[in-house]
Amino acid sequence: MRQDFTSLAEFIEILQELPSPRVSAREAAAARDACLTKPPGSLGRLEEIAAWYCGWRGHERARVEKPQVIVFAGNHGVTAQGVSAFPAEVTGQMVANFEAGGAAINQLAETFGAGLSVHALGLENPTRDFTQGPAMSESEFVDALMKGWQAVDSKSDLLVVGEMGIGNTTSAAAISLALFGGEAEAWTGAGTGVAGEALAHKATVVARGVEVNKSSQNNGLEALRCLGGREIAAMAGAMVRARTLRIPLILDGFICTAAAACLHVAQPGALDHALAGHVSAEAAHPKLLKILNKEPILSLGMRLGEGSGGALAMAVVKGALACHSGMATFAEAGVSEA
Ligand SMILES: Cc1cc2ncn([C@H]3O[C@H](COP(=O)(O)O)[C@@H](O)[C@H]3O)c2cc1C
Ligand SMILES: O=C(O)c1cccnc1
Repeated sequence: MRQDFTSLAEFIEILQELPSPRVSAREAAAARDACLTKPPGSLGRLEEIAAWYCGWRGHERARVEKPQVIVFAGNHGVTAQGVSAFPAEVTGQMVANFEAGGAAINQLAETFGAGLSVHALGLENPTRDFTQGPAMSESEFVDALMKGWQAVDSKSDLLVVGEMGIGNTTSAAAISLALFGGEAEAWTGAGTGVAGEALAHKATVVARGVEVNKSSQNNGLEALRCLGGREIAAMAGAMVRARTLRIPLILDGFICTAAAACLHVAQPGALDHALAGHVSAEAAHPKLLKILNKEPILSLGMRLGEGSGGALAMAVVKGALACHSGMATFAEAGVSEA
């Protein structure tokens, strides 16, 4: 299996050779669960999450000890079309806020003991407005994938990738339309708070982007290149790197899931190492999760991004593994079985 890539062709090769979980570790974890001091099934989905995690880590009694959150930021040429409630300079301003520790994701990463790194990807050089042509050239696209790939700490044992990029719910909607069809309106949501006529206009921009970039239709990596942004491509690069390292991944909201959807279309099963952290309030997120066959862990009406919903779900996964690996068995505790 390749451990690095320098071209799109090599990235595709990696996608075609993704590792699988260790079935023996997953089965041993399920067998251990059956001996723990609780009524069978009483930890609900935590039991399933623990066995899944143990399978990916290759250890029947794994724990989450070094979670990582990575936030990627990028600017979008499509903001020229007036698709966000906020101006494009907010992307860079929020990067400064992340660096100063003042954003929501700073608080959540700290609360749940995750390392946080922030990668601003050429903010002074926005992607091309995708209603005029592809957002990125192939070399820009490969560069962004690589930035994501390189940002993953090989020593981490749980990953959340998040994003900051004014205009990126328009990108995520266009990617979804290109990959899964239907009406642009059904994939287009409020983002930072677009409503009424502005929302209808946003949907026409989404439709035009897909019309102009015909090669993106039903093509995961072309959709990511033509309609994505640097931060969306970097999230995808990080997701694939995590898979090659057998690091379980938690998806965040609509934009993060759109990045995942590109990989899913490019290589079915590419997201087997991922759980959906939450379902966001962005209108089309539930539909995208259904297509990926991912049941969200949390549903809190959040619509922030930054990896925030994923970071909250980290606490659930950590809790699942703390119970699984820390609990006594009936025999150890001298508790009578049913
Ligand atoms: C202050 C602020 C902080 C944010 N943190 C995440 N987003 C979120 O909103 C943006 C997407 O929405 P749209 O497509 O409508 O521009 C992304 O940057 C996303 O991460 C933010 C947005 C704002 C304004
Ligand atoms: O679903 C998300 O992550 C989201 C929704 C709106 C704005 N930013 C992010």
